[in-house]
Amino acid sequence: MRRLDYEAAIERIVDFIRRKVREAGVSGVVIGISGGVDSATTAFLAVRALEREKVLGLIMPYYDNGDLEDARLVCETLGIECRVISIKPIVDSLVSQLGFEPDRKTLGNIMARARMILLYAYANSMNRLVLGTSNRSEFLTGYFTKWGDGASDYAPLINLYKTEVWAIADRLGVPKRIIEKEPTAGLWKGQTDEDELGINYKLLDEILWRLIDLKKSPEEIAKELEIPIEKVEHVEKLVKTSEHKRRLPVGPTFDDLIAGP
Ligand SMILES: Nc1ncnc2c1ncn2[C@@H]1O[C@H](COP(=O)(O)OP(=O)(O)OC[C@H]2O[C@@H]([n+]3cccc(C(=O)O)c3)[C@H](O)[C@@H]2O)[C@@H](O)[C@H]1O
Ligand SMILES: Nc1ncnc2c1ncn2[C@@H]1O[C@H](COP(=O)(O)OP(=O)(O)OP(=O)(O)O)[C@@H](O)[C@H]1O
Ligand SMILES: [Mg+2]
Repeated sequence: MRRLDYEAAIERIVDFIRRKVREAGVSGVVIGISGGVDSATTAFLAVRALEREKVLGLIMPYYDNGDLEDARLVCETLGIECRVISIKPIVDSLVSQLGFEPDRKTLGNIMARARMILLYAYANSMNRLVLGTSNRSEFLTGYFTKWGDGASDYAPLINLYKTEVWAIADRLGVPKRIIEKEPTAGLWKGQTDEDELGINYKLLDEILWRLIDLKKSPEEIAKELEIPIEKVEHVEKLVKTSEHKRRLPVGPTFDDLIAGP
């Protein structure tokens, strides 16, 4: 894996958050706190960059499980203000009006988008920015809900692979319990990132780094990592099919149809 200077990376992200808040002329940031490592790390970085009064955590459970406790632990460790808003009545009410029974992925995406609506309601009314929590592994594989958890004003971790987020979390003092938790989107019971992605993060990151950053061929990567080429092709497919999630919507252009003023 690439060798990153973690301390320097932390400083760069902290400077970035501080500068973006200053440039936007806002009074702080809002972050969705799930109890997972990505949102915890983002919150720890935000507190380093700003005064803790300028960081608001929104805990937005759908299910009643242990994640709520972990999310509270993040807020308490940092001493930031946290609000708990259940998205269950919001999501259930929305679903009751759909006119069909959504499958679990569709339902999960509704949850992610409901959280986005709440984060922006707070950002609007408090004159704050929404900090996203996406990392490079999720971003490149499209492992996020388009316009849901993928939507934010700035995403401090977007250029760090998941394995690098873990390393940084440890240096920042994120509670061990949260770092050691199995990554999950928490959209349905028993869901885990690695099951759904079909590969573990350590290998995924090794492949992505070679494929995207070093622009190596799948054959070269399979040989170097001593893995079946199908594994690399699987990752390559995830990247290709999610291209639409990494850009704003596009439409046809008309430059060649313009005869003159
Ligand atoms: N080629 C294309 N060009 C332009 N747009 C295209 C398209 N193909 C699909 N689309 C659009 O994209 C939609 C599908 O994208 P989307 O709605 O995002 O849905 P989708 O990618 O199917 O599902 C989201 C995935 O992200 C995972 N997730 C979600 C939230 C959080 C986390 C986490 O890590 O915490 C993970 C979730 O478990 C699931 O596997 C389609 O319904 C269509 O509207
Ligand atoms: N219950 C929740 N309350 C508030 N925000 C949430 C909740 N669930 C998800 N989110 C938001 O969606 C983001 C995406 O979830 P994701 O699972 O990728 O990150 P994570 O939970 O922080 O870390 P991990 O991937 O290790 O579980 C979270 O970081 C958080 O900002
Ligand atoms: Mg999670």
